[in-house]
Amino acid sequence: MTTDSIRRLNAADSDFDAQLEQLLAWESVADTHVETTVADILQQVRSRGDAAVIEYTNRFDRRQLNSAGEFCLAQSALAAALERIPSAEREALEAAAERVRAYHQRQRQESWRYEEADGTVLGQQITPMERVGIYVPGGKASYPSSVLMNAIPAKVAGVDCVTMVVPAPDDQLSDLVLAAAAIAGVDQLFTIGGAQAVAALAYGTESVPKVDKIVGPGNIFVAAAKRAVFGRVAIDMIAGPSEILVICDGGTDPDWIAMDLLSQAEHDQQAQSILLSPDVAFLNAVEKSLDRLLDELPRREIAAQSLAGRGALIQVQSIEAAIALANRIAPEHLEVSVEDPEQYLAQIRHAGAIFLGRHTAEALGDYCAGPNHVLPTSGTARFSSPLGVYDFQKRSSIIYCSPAGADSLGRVARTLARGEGLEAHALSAQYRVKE
Ligand SMILES: NC(=O)c1ccc[n+]([C@@H]2O[C@H](COP(=O)([O-])OP(=O)(O)OC[C@H]3O[C@@H](n4cnc5c(N)ncnc54)[C@H](O)[C@@H]3O)[C@@H](O)[C@H]2O)c1
Ligand SMILES: N[C@H](CO)Cc1c[nH]c[nH+]1
Ligand SMILES: [Zn+2]
Repeated sequence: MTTDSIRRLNAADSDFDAQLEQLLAWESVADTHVETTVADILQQVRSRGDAAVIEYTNRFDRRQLNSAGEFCLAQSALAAALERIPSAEREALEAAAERVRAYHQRQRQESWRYEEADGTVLGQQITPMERVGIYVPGGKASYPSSVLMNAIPAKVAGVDCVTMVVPAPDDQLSDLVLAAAAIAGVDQLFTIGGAQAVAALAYGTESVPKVDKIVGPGNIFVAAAKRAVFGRVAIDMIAGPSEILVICDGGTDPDWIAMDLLSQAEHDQQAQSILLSPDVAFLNAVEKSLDRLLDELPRREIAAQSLAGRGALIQVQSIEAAIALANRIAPEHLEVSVEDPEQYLAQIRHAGAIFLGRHTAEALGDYCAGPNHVLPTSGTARFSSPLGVYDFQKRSSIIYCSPAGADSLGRVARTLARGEGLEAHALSAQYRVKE
């Protein structure tokens, strides 16, 4: 990579809005080729079940499966992987799991009710979902951390059965992924991925039970499949490629910021890394650091393509202007690497996760700080939130009318029902009124 391969922009330029629009565009799930491929896969799995899952898995993940039994893993395989991994890795997974669990336990919503003077009781009952499918990506990299981030909130919510799918390209599946599944308490694990795995979870097959909700990140085929099955099952969100937006006042080590940008760039060619700073000398220094540090990375080709295609170093007037721009972009991850970051927190409206201070590397949140790393991307942080326990809990309204309560409510209801021309409603209410 060379110094001119990351875009340099200035927010004061007259054509900045057009440049920004171009920067934020990406090959989305609405791509027609992806949509038709996925529609075909969904239809085949729906009608032919396991046979179609096997066919697509062999084709896309380069496997030689002959029967569904070969993609169903026994619990003993998870436990064995947990025993096999080095103790340092087991301890790290357990430490991360503990922190993720502790954070998510605070998100549990409780049922509530209140009683009125006439004895009428109103409330909301919280119940966990029964069956949830978690998608753990595995095409270009392996993500034990995503196992924890998806499965632990489901378990904290009290989901009865957590079914995990993860692709095993070329028959390879990391022991860490299996060990993480054991630690998180995954109930069933199938080594399948892509749209065929989403279809299996949504429709059910001979081997894969149908679930109520599918959560978890994945590539465009996974995202398009989730979007297509939404309605038949619930989904968490349509997550796109990973993103980071850093705001820096110029006072942080440029190598730290460069590596924070690279940390998301190494996920995917389509990942997005953006730096906003009012300090031009600092932007220059980060550009130099990027060049030098990139060469140290095993995944430098992916990171270089991501930075060249979707990265940007943007000069802004001030930190306040940077925050206004960040709110327009609504990034998945926002790092506020400035002096006294707390003072800006109230101005931040749209970001999946906000990392405050020079020491708070986004990578710490990816693994073990505690909050979830499954976050809204591509501007959807304007209207959606991190994956959490609330994604696995449902609410039912509770209504109990005492005789006195039914009498007073019945008078209101019969009048409104007659206004709507619904006489059966009016009479149903009327029968409870003591005239
Ligand atoms: N937001 C998060 O929390 C988070 C966490 C980890 C990873 N990610 C993102 O998830 C994504 C993971 O993508 P990935 O590709 O590594 O793994 P993946 O598991 O999402 O996709 C792999 C699957 O894609 C399917 N596929 C590949 N090429 C295909 C084709 N031509 N036609 C049909 N299907 C095809 C295959 O079935 C394969 O099993 C990356 O963008 C990464 O940045 C996000
Ligand atoms: N940054 C990713 C979410 O965008 C999560 C992750 C997993 N492993 C490393 N990073
Ligand atoms: Zn990451």
